[in-house]
Amino acid sequence: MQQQLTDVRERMIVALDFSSMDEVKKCLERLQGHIRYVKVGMELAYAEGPAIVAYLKEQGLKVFVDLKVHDIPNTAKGAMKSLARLGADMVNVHAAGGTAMMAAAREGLEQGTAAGAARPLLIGVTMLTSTSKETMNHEIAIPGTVEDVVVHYAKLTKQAGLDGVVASPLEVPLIKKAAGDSFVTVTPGIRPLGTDQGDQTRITTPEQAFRLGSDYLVIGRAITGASDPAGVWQSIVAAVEADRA
Ligand SMILES: O=C(O)c1cc(=O)[nH]c(=O)n1[C@@H]1O[C@H](COP(=O)(O)O)[C@@H](O)[C@H]1O
Repeated sequence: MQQQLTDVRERMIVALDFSSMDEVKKCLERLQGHIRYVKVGMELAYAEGPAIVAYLKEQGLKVFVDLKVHDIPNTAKGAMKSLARLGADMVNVHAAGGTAMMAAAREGLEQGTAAGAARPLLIGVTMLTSTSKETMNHEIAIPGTVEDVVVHYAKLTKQAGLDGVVASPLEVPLIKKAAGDSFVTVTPGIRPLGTDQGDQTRITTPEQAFRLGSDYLVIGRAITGASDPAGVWQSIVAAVEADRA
């Protein structure tokens, strides 16, 4: 997907992996005027509850509520109905829950979305970006290559009527080939050059991720853990811009 630079900022989602509103406020102060889209994961959602989403929306930010729902279809449907009421822009489920669960999740999301409001994007998580081929084959007991499994999950996700998947940028070209260019790819595992890989295994730089066709990048610690988060943000935008020039 060909993107304008203005889009780049809208397509970089900062993961607010904090455990309190205070930490979130401090982080947002330092990134004010730069970021447009944030992610609320389990750590923050479990600590602060639904009010955190309302707060972030009041700040004019788009919000990805990342709770990775994975349950029986009826429960997933109910969870999505409740999530839709929070006013999130994007939510997700585990594709490994299967097509019945994913279709039920979509139904719940549609039922919970207020009349006239846009339904949040519903995204299926494929194979976590922290998972290596070795772990997938020998611990989780799924044979084959990570790429094949991710593409399989992407096809299931599309079949169930979802909008896209979470995967590593490394798999984006194969996902787009299998599911089409408009099928949304949300990609964590982003590591600007020189940053610590930590627990992620399938990583790329932000420039590589956009070059591979990622629609949204999810970036956490490289920005939020930096001594100058706004500086890192600006250097990422500049690197992407230079890469496209
Ligand atoms: O669904 C996600 O957002 C997600 C899926 C995945 O496969 N890998 C992954 O890292 N994430 C999330 O993306 C963020 C990545 O954070 P950093 O590794 O700090 O950049 C974290 O909030 C993860 O929960």
